[in-house]
Amino acid sequence: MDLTLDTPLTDFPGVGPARAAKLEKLGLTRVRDLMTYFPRDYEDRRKIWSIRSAPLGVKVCVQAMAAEHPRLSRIRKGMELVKVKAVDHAGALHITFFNQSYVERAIKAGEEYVFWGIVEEQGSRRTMVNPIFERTDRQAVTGCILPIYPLTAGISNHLLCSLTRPAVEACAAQMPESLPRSVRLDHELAQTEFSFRNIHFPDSPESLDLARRRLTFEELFYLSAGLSMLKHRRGDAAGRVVPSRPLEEFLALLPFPPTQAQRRVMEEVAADLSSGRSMNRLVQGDVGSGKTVVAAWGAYLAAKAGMQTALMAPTEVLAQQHARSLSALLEPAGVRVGLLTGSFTPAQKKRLRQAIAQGEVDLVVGTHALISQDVEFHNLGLTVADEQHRFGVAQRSALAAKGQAPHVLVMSATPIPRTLALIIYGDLDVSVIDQLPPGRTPVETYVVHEDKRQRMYNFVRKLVGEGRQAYIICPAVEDRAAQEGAEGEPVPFADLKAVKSYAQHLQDEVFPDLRLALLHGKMRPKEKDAVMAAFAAGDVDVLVSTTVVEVGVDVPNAALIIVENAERFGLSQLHQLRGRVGRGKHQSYCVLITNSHAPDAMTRLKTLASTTDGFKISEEDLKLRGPGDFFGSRQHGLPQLALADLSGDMRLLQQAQQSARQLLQQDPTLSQPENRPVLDRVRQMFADTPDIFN
Ligand SMILES: Nc1ncnc2c1ncn2[C@@H]1O[C@H](COP(=O)(O)OP(=O)(O)OP(=O)(O)O)[C@@H](O)[C@H]1O
Repeated sequence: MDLTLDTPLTDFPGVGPARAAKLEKLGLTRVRDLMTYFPRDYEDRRKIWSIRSAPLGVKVCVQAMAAEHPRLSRIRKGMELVKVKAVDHAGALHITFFNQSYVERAIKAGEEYVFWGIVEEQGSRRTMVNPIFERTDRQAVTGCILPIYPLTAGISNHLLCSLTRPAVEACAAQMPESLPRSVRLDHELAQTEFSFRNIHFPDSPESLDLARRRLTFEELFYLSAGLSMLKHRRGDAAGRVVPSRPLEEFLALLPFPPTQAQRRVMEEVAADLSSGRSMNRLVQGDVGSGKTVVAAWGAYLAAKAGMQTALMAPTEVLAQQHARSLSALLEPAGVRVGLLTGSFTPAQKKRLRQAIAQGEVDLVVGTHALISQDVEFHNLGLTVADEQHRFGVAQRSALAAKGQAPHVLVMSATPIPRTLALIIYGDLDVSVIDQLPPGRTPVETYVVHEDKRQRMYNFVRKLVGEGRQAYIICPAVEDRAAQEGAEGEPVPFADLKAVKSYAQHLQDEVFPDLRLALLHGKMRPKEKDAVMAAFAAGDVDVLVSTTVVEVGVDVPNAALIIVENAERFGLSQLHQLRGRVGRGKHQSYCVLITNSHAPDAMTRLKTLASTTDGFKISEEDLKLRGPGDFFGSRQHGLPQLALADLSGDMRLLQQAQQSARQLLQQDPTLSQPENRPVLDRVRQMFADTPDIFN
C-alpha cells in the first residue's frame, strides 16, 4: 500500500466501518491525523533481559524460547488457563495466561519470543503472568521505546501503534517544514521528519527530547504569532476618542485616596481611551486590591464624553453589588447607572431597554442578560467584563459588537501565573494592581480537623460578640458524579438539602441566639439579593453559603470565613473565598476545615496558610493541579495545545514568543511568500475560533 498524508484510515487492513467510526471519535480519519496524534506517554522496552538477570517486580522484556507446546486447561466455569515454559541458556520462566486461550495456538514450541511483563519469584521458580509477547524476528512492540496513545473504548494502543508505525515510516518525510529556516537554526530545533519519527517511535530518550522540543516550540510559535497578529490588528483598529480629564476631579468622589498602583492603572486606562486606538486591556489584581475603582473611572470618562458603558458581571449577586456601589460613587457626578439582570420582569426589562436605547442610562451593569439580542445601546463606548475568564472570548466579542468598536476593559480577580496570562490574554495589554489599600492586615489562616469544630463555633460567637460578621462556606455540588469525595468518602454537603439542613442545625442547635441566613445558587435572584443586602447592612451575623460568594463580594465588616470540606476546592478558589474577609480594618481569619489526612490535600491547604500572595498561590495551583482549572472548559476560546505543558514549558514559550515577534516585526501580516507556510499554520491553529481570527 502506498501511503500518503491523505490516505484514509479505512485503506488500512483491519479498519472496517465500525473501527473507522471509533477512530473518528479521536479525530483520526487520514494518515495526516495520525501524524499529529501524539503519544501521551512512553514505555521504555529497549532492554532485553535473560531470565536470570531480569529484575523482579517491574515490567521488563525477557527473551526466551518456548520449551514445550502450551497447555490449556479449564479450572472452573468461565476460567481458562494456558501455561507454557520458556527457557534460555541459564534458566526457565513459567508463564501463565488467564483467559487467553488463543495463546495455545500462537506460541510454538522451539520458537524464540520476547515476553513483556513482570518477573516474579516463587521459591526458585521465575514466573510471569499475562505477558505481551512477539517472535524475536517480528518485533514491533518490544525492543523499542513504545508510544502510549490516548485511547477511546474499542481502540487499543496496539491498534494505534500498528496504524501509526507504517504511517510514520512512509510519511514523516512528507510533513511540510513550515518553520522559517532562521528560526530553526537560531533555536537549534530538529528537522520535521526527524521530529515526527521520534515523537512517535523514539530511537532514544535523547531523540525524543529533541523531537518534543521542536514540536512544542512550533506549537507555541504559531500560537504566539497568531495572538500577536490579533493584538496588532486590534491595536491598529481605530478607536473612539474619549478625551481624558484631570484624575483629581474623579478622585474627589472617592471616600479614600487611591493606592499608587490604582493611580497608575487609571492613568494607563485614560491614555488608552484618548489615544484614538481601540483599548483592549486586562486589569489584574489580587483579591481586594480595588479594581472596581478603575472600572468606575473608565465609565466616568466615557459618560463625560457622552458615551455609554456596559459592565458585565459573572453572577447576579455581583452585578447587584456593583450597581449599588457604582451608583453611590458616580450618581453624585451626574452619571446615571442602571441594572439589567435576567431576573427582572419583562416590563422592567422593557423599560430599561428603552432607556438604554435612548441614551438615558450612562452605565449599564448586568449579567449575561446584557449580551441578549434585544439590548441596544444608544452610543456604547466602553465595555467592562468582570472576571473575564468566566466569560469566553466569544461573549466578550458579542458584547463589543453592540457598539462601534467600543473600548474593552477586562478585570480579573484571579491572579494568573504569567505563563498562562500570556496565553489566555495574549491578545490584551495587561495592567497589574500589585498593591493592597493601606491598613489591611493579612488574613490569618488555619487548617483544622473536624475535632476542633466546637472550638471554632466558640470563635464565631466571640467575633460576632465583637460586632463582626462571618461566612460559613459549604461546597454544594451540582452533578452526581462529583458527589464522591476525593477518597471516595461521601461528601457531607453533596446536595442542597445537606446545606439547608446544616444551616438549620446551626441556627437551632449551635447559634440559636445569632442571626443566620442561607445563600445558595438555586435561590431566586431576588431572594439572593435580599440576603446579600441584609448581610452587607449588618443585619445578619453568620451567612451560611455555597460558593456563590466566591467572586467579588465585598462586605468589609466580615472578619471570619470558615470553609467546610476545604480539600475539595482548588487553591485559587480558596484564595478567592479567603478574599471575602480582610477587606476592612479588622483583623480577619480564615479557617479551612477538612476531614482528609491525604498528604497532598494537606500540602495544598498548608500552602494557602503560608502565603497571601495570589500570584504565588496560583503558580502553586498550576503545579499541583495543572492548567485545567484556569482554562475551564476551553471557555477562553483559544486554540487547544497538543504538546505544550503550560506548567513546565515557560522558557520555551518565551523563546517562541520572542521569535514570533521578531518575524512579525519584519512582516506584520505574514504576507511575504516565504512566510506563507507560517500564515497557513497560524490560520489552521485558529480555525476553530473564527471570532478572534478572521
Ligand atoms: N485605595 C483604597 N483605599 C482604601 N480602600 C479601598 C481602596 N480601593 C478600594 N478600597 C476598598 O477595598 C474594597 C475592595 O475593593 P474592590 O471591591 O474594588 O476590590 P476588588 O479588586 O474588586 O476585589 P475582589 O477581586 O476581591 O472583588 C472595597 O471595599 C473598596 O471600597
